[in-house]
Amino acid sequence: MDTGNCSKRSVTSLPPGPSGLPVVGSMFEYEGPQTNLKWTKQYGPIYHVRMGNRKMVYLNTIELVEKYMEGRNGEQFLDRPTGPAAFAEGLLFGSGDNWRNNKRAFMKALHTRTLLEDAEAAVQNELTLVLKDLHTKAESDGQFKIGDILLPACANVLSGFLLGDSLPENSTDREILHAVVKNLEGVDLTSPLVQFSLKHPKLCEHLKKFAWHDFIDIYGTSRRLQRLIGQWIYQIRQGLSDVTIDHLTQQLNQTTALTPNTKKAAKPERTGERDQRCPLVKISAPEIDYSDSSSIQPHIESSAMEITSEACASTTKTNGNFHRAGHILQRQPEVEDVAAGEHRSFLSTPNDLMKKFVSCESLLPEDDEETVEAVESQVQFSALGFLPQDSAVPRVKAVTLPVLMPSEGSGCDTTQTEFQRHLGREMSMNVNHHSILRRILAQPEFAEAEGDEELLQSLVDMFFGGVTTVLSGLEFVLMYLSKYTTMQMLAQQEISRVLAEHGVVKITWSMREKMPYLRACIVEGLRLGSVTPSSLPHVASVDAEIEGYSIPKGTFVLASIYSLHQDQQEYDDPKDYKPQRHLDAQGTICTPRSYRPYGIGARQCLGDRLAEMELFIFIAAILRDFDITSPPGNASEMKTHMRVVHRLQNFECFLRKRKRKF
Ligand code: HEM
Repeated sequence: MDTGNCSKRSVTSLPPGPSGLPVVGSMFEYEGPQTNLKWTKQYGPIYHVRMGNRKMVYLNTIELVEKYMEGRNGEQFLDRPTGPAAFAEGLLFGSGDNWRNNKRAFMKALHTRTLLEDAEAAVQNELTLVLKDLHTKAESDGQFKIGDILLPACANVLSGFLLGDSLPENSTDREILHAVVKNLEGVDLTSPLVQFSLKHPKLCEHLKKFAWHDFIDIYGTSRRLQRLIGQWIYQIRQGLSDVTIDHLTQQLNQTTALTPNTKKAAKPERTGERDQRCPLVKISAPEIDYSDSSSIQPHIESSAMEITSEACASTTKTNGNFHRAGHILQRQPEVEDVAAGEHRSFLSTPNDLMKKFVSCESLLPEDDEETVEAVESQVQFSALGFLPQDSAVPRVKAVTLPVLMPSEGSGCDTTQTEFQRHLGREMSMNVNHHSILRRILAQPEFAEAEGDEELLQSLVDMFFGGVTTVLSGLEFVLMYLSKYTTMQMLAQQEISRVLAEHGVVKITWSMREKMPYLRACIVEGLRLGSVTPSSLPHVASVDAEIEGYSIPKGTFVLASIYSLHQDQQEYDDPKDYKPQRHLDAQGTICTPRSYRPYGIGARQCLGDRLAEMELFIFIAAILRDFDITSPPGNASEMKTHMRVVHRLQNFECFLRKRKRKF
């Protein structure tokens, strides 16, 4: 390995590098990731820079990075400096045992069979809203900043992923979260003034009066996020004690004898007479295998169709009202728009069906109280059978449960077990029983309230690390595709072909293997964009040595991801956008070992899989629905800046609705 002029020497001083100015060092010389390339040319693949009083050593080849930041050598460089506005060590900026405990607990919580499903549910939920907004923008025919729509969506995906369900639209929690990420987006961590304000928060409190508030809001942002997450934790901990799975099972066994028109009844009488139950329950198919989603699917579809007419026929009093409600349900735009084959994808999970009901509710005529009341009582009735009356769970969420509930006398003894096996997760998800956050809370590291500071900081870190990164990745990929329209067209053709093969319109994570070209476009966008141009700082926890240079304890050691991604030995014309370079002769995706957007070794990104899924599903769905263009100019002329992450400075685009050819 050629590591420049520095190998095989006796341990000497720090590696060479720019000498910088007194006090500030090279702070004002750094102009973004291309400065790393400039310094590499000048000083070799290992160089040393002083930023203020911090000594930073950059490793600029994959060989050096693998040798010193992974495996045994890497253990000397696992610590981090104190984080900006941190109130505990947490995940991003934790060191030593605290970080180890936090990371182990989070990894265990994320190591679940349903991780991908949970993540996908969160992404798909947000995608629906994103597309709605983008369609509106496309109709207005103007140029707009797509990041304004994608930023809150990225935050919502993360909250949905943690909570097991989206924060309701227009809810206060959602508003707070959006305000927090908007603030975060504006923070410029590279600014010396921000660095100063982080070091001297009290002093800056006074300087605030002189319009310094922009620089120091990161503390307030962090505190607001902390409070919001603290509430979620509180709610879940409360819920754990009074809503247990056993309790739900009991409720399941004692179904109520209410008629759909019993909304005003204070407490349901439990008679165990299943025949009198809500007609929705009767829509059943005991023969179906609940563990096999493909056999459930047609059942869900037919249930969805029958559901309203069955419900309508239930009582004479409310017959007309339900009938009208049924029409409204069936007239939902999604259902009407799609052809028969595509319908399947729309209702592919019980969760989809649930959403259908939720959106049905929002379509109910506000001025027709009787209809609204009839539908609500139906929905409420369905919920009452399964959830404790005082449950904080919104009633509409339980509405899917009866739909798949086999009826009495079906001859299927295992019905209930099967029901729970398949829908247990769905049901649990609604009360957050299996949400990732609930799993995190169940880890012994966080079981006691004393662990709450580390827990809270780690959760705050997920948002600090997992929102603007994904947003920036999305923007880079969309920017390149808007400039290279032939590549955009190739990706769109691939998407159309795969959807046509599946006979569906919905993009799912399971389709990724069949869309290697699109994935190559994403990989190439992340390579060139280098959202995090260097790893976060790894700190030497002992006096160490790298290729003959001494690295005193406390020195920051960073992998220059940007340099790895621009390595001329790995990539010909490294500055060019060439997705095909990541495809082998068989057209399969293959990335070189220097492709490391998510960092290195034990400190590697915790959210890489969620990020990959978000990028794939969001971009595929956007390209499915729209042609995207941006104002004239080369991709290389697009201005970027370093804030919390490396980001396009002002990416605006036009969308034109595509005609579906599948
Ligand atoms: C395109 C999107 C993303 C990119 C490019 C990215 C990149 C990175 C990088 C380079 C690191 C530092 C690795 C190192 O120091 O060696 C990191 C750490 C981290 N990321 Fe991400 N990330 C992304 C998305 C996410 C998401 C979605 C989450 C949350 C779900 C997340 C959570 C974290 C956390 C908690 C750490 C700290 C890990 C540790 O220090 O042990 N990231 N990420």
